[in-house]
Amino acid sequence: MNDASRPPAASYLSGFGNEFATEALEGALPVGQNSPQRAPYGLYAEQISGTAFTAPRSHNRRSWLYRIRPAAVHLPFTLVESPALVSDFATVPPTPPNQLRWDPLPMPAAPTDFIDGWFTMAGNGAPDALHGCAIHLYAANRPMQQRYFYNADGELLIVPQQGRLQIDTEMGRITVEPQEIAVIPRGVRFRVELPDGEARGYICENYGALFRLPDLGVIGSNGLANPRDFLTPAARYEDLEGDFELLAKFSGRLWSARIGHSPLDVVAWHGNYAPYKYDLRRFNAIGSISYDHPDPSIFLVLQSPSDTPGVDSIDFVIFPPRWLAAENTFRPPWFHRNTASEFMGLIHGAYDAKAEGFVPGGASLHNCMSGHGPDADTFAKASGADTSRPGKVADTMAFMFETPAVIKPTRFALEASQLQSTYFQCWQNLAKNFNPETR
Ligand SMILES: O=C(O)Cc1cc(O)ccc1O
Ligand SMILES: [Fe+2]
Repeated sequence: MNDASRPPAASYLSGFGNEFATEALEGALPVGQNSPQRAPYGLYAEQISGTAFTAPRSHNRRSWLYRIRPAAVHLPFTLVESPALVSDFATVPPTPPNQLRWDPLPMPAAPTDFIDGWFTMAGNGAPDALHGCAIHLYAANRPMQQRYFYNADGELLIVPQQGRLQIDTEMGRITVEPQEIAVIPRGVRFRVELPDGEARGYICENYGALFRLPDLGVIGSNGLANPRDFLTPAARYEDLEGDFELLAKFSGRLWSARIGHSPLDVVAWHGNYAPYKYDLRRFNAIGSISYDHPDPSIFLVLQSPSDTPGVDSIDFVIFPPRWLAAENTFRPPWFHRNTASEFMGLIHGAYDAKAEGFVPGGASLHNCMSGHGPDADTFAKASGADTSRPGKVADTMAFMFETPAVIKPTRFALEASQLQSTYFQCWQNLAKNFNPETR
C-alpha cells in the first residue's frame, strides 16, 4: 500500500484535465465572463489555447490567465546555438536495427541549468508537422537564474530520476521528485530550481496530441492512473522587475529574448490547460491472476492518440512494483518483437527483464521488430522458479516511451561514451535447449 491517506499539499488542485479556477488574490478572477472591459486589480486577461478552437468539447483545452503584463511584452527573439538539441528527425539518418543501451549521463562538470542540460537521445517526426516526439536526457547542477523558458514545439513530460525539481510555472509551483512525473503544456512559461543541488532525468517532448488518460474498457471505471491523483498547481505569482531572459523552443530551435519582468505574473487563472504532476507510486497496476502476462499496454499511464483510432503516437508506460501470481508461467517480460518502437529508462531499483547492465538513469532502445526480451541470466532463473506462490517485484520503477514510428537515435547518442557496445552479448548465452526426444 502506498501512503494513500496523505492529502495533497494545499497548493495543488486535484483531478486530470478539470475546469480549475484558482486565484492568489481574492477577487482576481472575473465572475461570469472571461474578458471584462476592465479585469480586477488592473490585470490583463489573456487566453492560452492548447487545442484547436473547434476541437470536440471532450478534448478542448484552454485557460484564461489574469496577469500583470500580457505575454506579448518582451523584446524580439534571436537564435541561440544548441548543438545537443535535435528536433527534426526527418533529417536524422537511419541507423542499424541494433538493440541499444546506455549507461547514465554523468552530472555536468560545469555549472549547467535545467535547459542547458538537455541532451537529445532519440525521437521521430518533427515539431512543424505536429507529429512525433523527441526524447531528451537532462542533467543539471544549478538553478535557472534570471531566465524563463517555454516550449512552443510540444508538451514536456518530465521524468525525474535523481534530485527534485521545483518548477515555477505561470500557473503555479510544482515540486517533483523521482518516481513522480510533471507535464508542462506547450507554451507555458516556467523556471526550474534544484532543491537538492543537482538533478537528472528524462524528458519526452510530445509534438502531437496532448497526453490524456486512456479509456479503461473492460477494466471498468477505476484503475491504472486514477484521475484524482493528478495535481495541478494553485495560482501563485511573482511581481518582479529586472533584466531577465525569456528562452523559447520554437520550430526546432532555441531563441532568446530580453524581458524586463518575470513572466510568472499570473495572479489568477481558470481553465483546463495547465501543468500537472502525478506520483507513479499511486499507479494501480493490474495483471494476470491465472497464467501468462498481458501486453505492457496494461501499464499505460498516459497516451498521445494519433488520428488512427486505437493507435497512439506515444504511450507512456511504467513497470511499477507489483505482485506476480501467474502459475506455470514464465513471469518476466517474454521474448518479443513489436511493430512499435520502445525507448526505456529506469528510475529506481532493477528491471525484472534484465539481471545486469540496465541501471537507474540509463536507457535502452529496441526499435520496430528488433528482437529483445529477458537476458540469459534472467531466463535461466525464471525458467526454474517456483510459480506455485506469488512473488513480489519490489524496488523497481522502469518506464517506456513507446511509439508506432521508428525511434531514431541521434548522432550524439550513438557517439556517446555511455553507449554499451557489448549490449548484444546479454542474449548470446541463451543456449540451444531443443531436444526432439524430451518434451
Ligand atoms: O521490452 C520490454 O522489456 C518492455 C516489455 C515488457 C513486457 O512485459 C512485454 C513487452 C515489452 O515490450
Ligand atoms: Fe519490449
